[in-house]
Amino acid sequence: MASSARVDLDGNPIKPITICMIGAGGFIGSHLCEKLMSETPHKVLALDVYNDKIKHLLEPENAHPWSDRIQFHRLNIKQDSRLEGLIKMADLTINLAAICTPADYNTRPLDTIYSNFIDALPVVKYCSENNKRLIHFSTCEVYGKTIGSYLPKDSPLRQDPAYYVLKEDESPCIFGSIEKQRWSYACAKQLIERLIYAEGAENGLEFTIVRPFNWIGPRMDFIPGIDGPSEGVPRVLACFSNNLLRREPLKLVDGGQSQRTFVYIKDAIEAVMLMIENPARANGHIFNVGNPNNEVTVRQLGEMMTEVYVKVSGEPKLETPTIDVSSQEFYGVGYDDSDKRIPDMTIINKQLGWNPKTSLWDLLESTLTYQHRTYAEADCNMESKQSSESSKKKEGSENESSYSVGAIAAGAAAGIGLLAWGLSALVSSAGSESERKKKTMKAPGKDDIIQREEFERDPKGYFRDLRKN
Ligand SMILES: NC(=O)c1ccc[n+]([C@@H]2O[C@H](COP(=O)([O-])OP(=O)(O)OC[C@H]3O[C@@H](n4cnc5c(N)ncnc54)[C@H](O)[C@@H]3O)[C@@H](O)[C@H]2O)c1
Ligand SMILES: O=c1ccn([C@@H]2O[C@H](COP(=O)(O)OP(=O)(O)O[C@H]3OC[C@](O)(CO)[C@H]3O)[C@@H](O)[C@H]2O)c(=O)[nH]1
Repeated sequence: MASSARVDLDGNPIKPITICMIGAGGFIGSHLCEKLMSETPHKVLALDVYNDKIKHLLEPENAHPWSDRIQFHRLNIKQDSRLEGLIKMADLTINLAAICTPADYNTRPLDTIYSNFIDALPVVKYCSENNKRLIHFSTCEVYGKTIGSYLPKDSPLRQDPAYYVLKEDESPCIFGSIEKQRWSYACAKQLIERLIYAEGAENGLEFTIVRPFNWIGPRMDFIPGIDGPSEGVPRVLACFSNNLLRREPLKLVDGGQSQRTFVYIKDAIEAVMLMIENPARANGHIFNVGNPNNEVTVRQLGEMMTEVYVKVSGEPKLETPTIDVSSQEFYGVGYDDSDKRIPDMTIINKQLGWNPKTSLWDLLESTLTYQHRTYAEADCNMESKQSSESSKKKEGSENESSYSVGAIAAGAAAGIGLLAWGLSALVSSAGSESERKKKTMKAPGKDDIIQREEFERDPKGYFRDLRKN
């Protein structure tokens, strides 16, 4: 639905542009591509190592009206001479490429630092040298821990927002010691932010830096053993979804006391669209993008996801819905955590007039409906167990329509994933309690160990290569 009458926030007509999107095949990239294709006339050069999550936008047999506006280039920005040419062909580059799952920060710190700093260097350089605008994805993790977390536990100052609200132009970046390798990611992101800022100051690079605060929604990460490696540890939304789908207790790391604010991916994508289409208001700025009204402890998140999942799946709650695990046991040595993340919204409000809309309950309902349908269906595909009753229930869901195309693609991928991994661990919504109990993970065999070694060399790549074959 590309309209020629579209105007920016200042009432000027928006000219169609070409965007070089690096990391377009990931969670945020897939939603951004979807939005750009369905609602704007812009062109996208989509760069990634993988394209599973945007396949539904690329397949010519779907004869989309946007087929000539999106082009996928399979490349690794670490080593590809095509990168500069593609940046030159575009008006704007958006860099999303990164290793950004906390389980990797302390276990693969070198890959994490290279991915988030070294690999981003040529992107910044080519944009600067060719006078191309850059929107770079950083993270809320650059703030690290709050000042308040260093106060005595009973200090009344801990309740004062000045000690915990995170402001782009004022808050310090507070990381743990070097042996707490968790901070390898935040530190690399901070340094690339400083480099981009300096390119702006010294060489006139037109840039915008985005600091996402826990954006969540459909297609985030993977379900271990289904469309990702069994030993992989995704971000919390996918970890808890996995537990719910398997009818296992949710694991609360160090008691689930850390606090997060979660924003719905669709709300957050609106903010990115405003940045893309209002360069005069976005250039030179760093933007927090989050929802300060959706704050919960991780324990509360787990409890809410459990309630929502009961509603969307029709399955009863477990007797023991959560269990506590230590961070050392869950993530290994060197893990540390951000205590609390509330974004200050002054700058994004003033520059772009953006506000998040969706409540945590609503976004979880829509996301878990997607997870349940996508992955329960994957299980049914393999075991041919889908009951007509559960099909009817799925067809009736209002939330599904907006994700129908992506869900079908993801569902198919999940089905292939199940076959590839030889696991039947997921609980079908159609299965009886006794059937559920039978469907447990098999113990790792020789093949699993070889798979694990390959996975450890390149966790995301391993599974996805397997799917390609
Ligand atoms: N999702 C969030 O809430 C969140 C929060 C903070 C920061 N971020 C940042 O936003 C960006 C996107 O995050 P996401 O959640 O979509 O992650 P994601 O892992 O789903 O997407 C990243 C994509 O980049 C690709 N990629 C990685 N290295 C590459 C390389 N060398 N060459 C080509 N492609 C490569 C991956 O294949 C993947 O598809 C990241 O920079 C991340 O640090 C996201
Ligand atoms: O099974 C689990 C998994 C995680 N936790 C705890 O949940 C908190 C949030 O974890 P997660 O979503 O994995 O990641 P973070 O919020 O810590 O970090 C991300 O924030 C932004 C980004 O930059 C990119 O998305 C990334 O670094 C945390 O406290 C875990 O310990 C759990 O209890 N159980």
